[in-house]
Amino acid sequence: MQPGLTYTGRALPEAAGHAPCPPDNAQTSSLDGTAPISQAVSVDTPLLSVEDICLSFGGIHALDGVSYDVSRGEILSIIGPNGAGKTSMANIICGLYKPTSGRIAFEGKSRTNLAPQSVAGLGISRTFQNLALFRGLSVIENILVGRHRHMRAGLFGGGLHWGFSRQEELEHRQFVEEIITFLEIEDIRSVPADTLSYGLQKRVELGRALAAEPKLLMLDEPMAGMNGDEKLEMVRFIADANVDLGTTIILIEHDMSVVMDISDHVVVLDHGCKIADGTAEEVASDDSVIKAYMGATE
Ligand SMILES: Nc1ncnc2c1ncn2[C@@H]1O[C@H](COP(=O)(O)OP(=O)(O)OP(=O)(O)O)[C@@H](O)[C@H]1O
Repeated sequence: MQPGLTYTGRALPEAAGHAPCPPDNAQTSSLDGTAPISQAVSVDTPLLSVEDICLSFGGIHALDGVSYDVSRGEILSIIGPNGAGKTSMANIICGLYKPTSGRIAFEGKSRTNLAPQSVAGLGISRTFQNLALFRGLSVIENILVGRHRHMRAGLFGGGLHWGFSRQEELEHRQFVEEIITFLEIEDIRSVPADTLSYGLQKRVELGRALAAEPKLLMLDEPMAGMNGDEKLEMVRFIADANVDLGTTIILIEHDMSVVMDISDHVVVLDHGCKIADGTAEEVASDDSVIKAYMGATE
């Protein structure tokens, strides 16, 4: 970890009216402008390609021409000071926001402007910054909700226990039990999720996202608000999900020691622009990254 990169959480000024982003010279893929996404399909096709994405809210440029690729099997961290555009990027990938311009491709096919349920159907899951569990439902039931894209009859067609066959229900419950074992939460499987500690609730959220068997898992600040031990455990489960389950992961995270530890690839945003794209070591020594973080602590 670079001492100069320690993040203090102080907000930067609004992105409105910031200078245009400099040209993106960090592109390594077919998205360097020489080939459109639709012609880029091959065995080396990235799992996700983000090309020249812009997003404006009135006069605020939340994202300004951001491009990067996510390779299969990697952990990509998206970092940047407050207001850099990280959550906006996650919201675009999962279909909650529509980009003002630019393209998204998943597995080589153009997927810009899909609705969130269609994005989930492709195999993209996410967790949110704030806890988003179903109050009153047990740990098992909350994780079972994550199976909905695999349920033939739909989860809420008639309630959690209706609408799909006994055999299908057994298969889903068995899969959920495997997730519960993987996350070491066997002892609390029947406990109402909202009565658990914050760290355990975040782990259940991870379980619900993993229950979807995602090809791409987006984790938006999964360690925010956790104590040191909870963070260590969460890092271990994220790394295991990547290695043992083969899940490609996009991690949005402020804790630079975690980012340095766990990431194969780091994209740095600042004021809606991509300012660096490379390995953790490369971005940590990048002058523009150091300047952006120094600016955030001044
Ligand atoms: N729904 C919205 N309406 C208006 N402005 C928005 C909206 N969502 C984001 N913004 C603005 O877009 C910019 C980027 O915000 P975003 O939340 O994506 O940044 P971030 O990097 O995730 O920040 P943080 O680390 O604080 O979560 C900010 O200036 C923010 O105020």
